[in-house]
Amino acid sequence: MRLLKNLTSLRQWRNQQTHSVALVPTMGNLHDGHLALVKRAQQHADIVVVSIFVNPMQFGANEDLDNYPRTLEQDVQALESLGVNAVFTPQVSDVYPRGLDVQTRVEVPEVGDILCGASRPGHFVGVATIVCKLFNMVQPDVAVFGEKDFQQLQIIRLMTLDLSLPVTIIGEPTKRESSGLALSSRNGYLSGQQRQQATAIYSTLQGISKQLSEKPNFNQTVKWAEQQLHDAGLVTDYVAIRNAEDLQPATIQDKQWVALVAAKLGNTRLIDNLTIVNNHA
Ligand SMILES: Nc1ncnc2c1ncn2[C@@H]1O[C@H](COP(=O)(O)OP(=O)(O)OP(=O)(O)O)[C@@H](O)[C@H]1O
Ligand SMILES: CC(C)(CO)[C@@H](O)C(=O)[O-]
Ligand code: BAL
Repeated sequence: MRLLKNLTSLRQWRNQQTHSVALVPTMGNLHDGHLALVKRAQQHADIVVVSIFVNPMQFGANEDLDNYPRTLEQDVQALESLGVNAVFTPQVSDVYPRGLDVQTRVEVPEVGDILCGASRPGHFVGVATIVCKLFNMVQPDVAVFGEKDFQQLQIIRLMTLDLSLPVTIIGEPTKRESSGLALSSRNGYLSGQQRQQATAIYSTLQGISKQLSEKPNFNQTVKWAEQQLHDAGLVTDYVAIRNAEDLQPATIQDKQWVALVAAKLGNTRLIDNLTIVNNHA
């Protein structure tokens, strides 16, 4: 496995590749969710590159950029044993040579401004910009992202379409603990008790799915879900039921809905979602 620590070495390596290339962008601290993305990438291309970069542009001023878990040595070992071909670990100065303030930005309007985009202003501009740059740096044929970050995946699909980027985007289903809790690097911030409380997120999503398949009343179900999360000791950022295709408010005509939750336990903000087929349409 090649360790590519800067853009120059990445470009040299990339120029030598003659087979299809898949990219799995990550911020490191890898868990089985990330490894599932790698395995999916291996099914779609001959060569797999994983990028590990904690992107300062997508963190708000009061967020966890400094504390974000960095476990490069273990990450590299895990990727090596999966047979990954290359790991790209650029420095901030390599990615943003002119500094963040004057960096050219990529913005996906509307879908980038709602839900997590409303709670984390500027977040999706940071995500779209770094993903666009990673595509230009790595020049992959295919890139794999997790459905756990459902809104992020939609935004990346739209950016790729709008900018005519020659990359096929693949979404991988969310990997969960046996408790239902979605795997996330930020779960490492949770105490034992908080980890138990956090299981309310998935059980609430399942409850939403059950209610909607019986009798779709979006407002009533959202209120019920907010109460469930509150009772478990979580502070809800949002609970939303949306059209799974465009993330607009759900209607009874939609083919598929997605229920999305963002909630805090102490300082830790967790997100999760569940898609629900509309059996009433
Ligand atoms: N449980 C999961 N199942 C499938 N994919 C996942 C899971 N968690 C993260 N991913 C995907 O892995 C990629 C890299 O995500 P990232 O490195 O931010 O990990 P994370 O665990 O989501 O961390 P965070 O705590 O920042 O949310 C993204 O495409 C993300 O959607
Ligand atoms: C896609 C990504 C690697 C861009 O920094 C990040 O947002 C993430 O880890 O989901
Ligand atoms: N997985 C999403 C990256 C972030 O929260 O910044």
